[in-house]
Amino acid sequence: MTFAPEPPQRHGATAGPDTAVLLCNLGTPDAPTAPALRRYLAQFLADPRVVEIPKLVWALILHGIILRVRPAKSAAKYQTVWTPEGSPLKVWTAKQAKLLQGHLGERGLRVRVAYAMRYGEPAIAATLDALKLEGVRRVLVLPAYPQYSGATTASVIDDVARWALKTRHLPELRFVNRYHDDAGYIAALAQTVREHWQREGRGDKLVMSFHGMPERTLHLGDPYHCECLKTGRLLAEALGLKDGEWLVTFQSRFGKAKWLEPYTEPSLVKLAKGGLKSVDVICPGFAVDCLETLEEINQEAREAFLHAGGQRFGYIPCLNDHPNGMRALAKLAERHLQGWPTEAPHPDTLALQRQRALAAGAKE
Ligand SMILES: C=CC1=C(C)c2cc3[nH]c(cc4nc(cc5[nH]c(cc1n2)c(C)c5CCC(=O)O)C(CCC(=O)O)=C4C)c(C)c3C=C
Ligand SMILES: [Fe+2]
Ligand SMILES: [Fe+2]
Repeated sequence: MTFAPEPPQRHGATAGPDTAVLLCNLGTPDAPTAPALRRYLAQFLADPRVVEIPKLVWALILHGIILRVRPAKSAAKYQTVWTPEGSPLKVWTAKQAKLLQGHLGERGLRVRVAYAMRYGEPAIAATLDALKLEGVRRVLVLPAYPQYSGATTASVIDDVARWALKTRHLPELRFVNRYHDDAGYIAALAQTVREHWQREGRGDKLVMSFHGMPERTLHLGDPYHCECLKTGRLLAEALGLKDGEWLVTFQSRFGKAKWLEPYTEPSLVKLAKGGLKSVDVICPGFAVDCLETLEEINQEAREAFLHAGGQRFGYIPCLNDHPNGMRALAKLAERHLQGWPTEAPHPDTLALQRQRALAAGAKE
């Protein structure tokens, strides 16, 4: 292993914070087009944390079939949710990072908040390099996944570790592994449900749809399934729901293997065929709205439920920029930052640092 020469780290040349929070989400294509989808899916689906089948077999299937067919189909779906600012996942994640910065500042924490994507841009490695150049010495990595899974949380940690392998002067690093049972997160979810009920009325059942995973990952020890069930139970408790008034389901099945059950869309169809007229659906595992919630749930699943005899489908948005959700995220980050020097320095200290930096040749 060789280390590339690194530019010297700045020491007090700027008054910028030397502790950072790096909010990491999954990533999304640059554009809702087949070529952009091919680039995105090629990187995403080549991650052995995401598809756990022998490398050679998977490479043949991925390049021989999937990357020939899926990009155009997925691009058409992305086009239905794309905004003038870009992909919802990226737009919301950028907004969350900005708001988190403000909330942490209000709590008296002097930290820099940045965001990065596991697949696509801004990449985790490039963002960590940029933070180092800004003088950051400590990084709290906050994967935007409430429930831990190998495919998501661990994959973010892999990416940070790959960057660390090539980096000479490492910052101190910490990771948030999960927040599926965090009291603030559960309370914020419950608040969005109550607000939805006030706005649009209350359905006969609350379906909580989480992203799926191959069932074998549960048997191999991945805690994801248990953490989704726990989030579901805590949310139902917070809302005072009785058994039968709520249901946890899993969406976004990929391929032919058995994934975690019950599957979301077939469950909604079964409920409608069984006489349920009105349903509310929330996706508590998604930190922000994205293709999987806006298209797969609010378009496809809605249509399937109504087609099967349902009469009202209420979609409850993800936490996105909800003030309660942002406060919960800030409190979570604050807890994980404990023990690191994050207090705002006294203005005299900043002035002194600036004088010293100027004396040492730094530019204004
Ligand atoms: C192939 C297997 C997949 C696994 C395992 C998987 C796990 C997983 N994914 C999320 C969150 C998101 N996934 C999103 C999109 C998406 N997911 C897969 C496949 C797997 N996901 C694909 C192929 C795609 C791309 C879209 C498509 O072609 O269908 C997204 C949305 C991204 C966006 O741009 O909006 C999110 C978010 C979790 C939480 C998870 C395991 C717990
Ligand atoms: Fe996914
Ligand atoms: Fe999907």
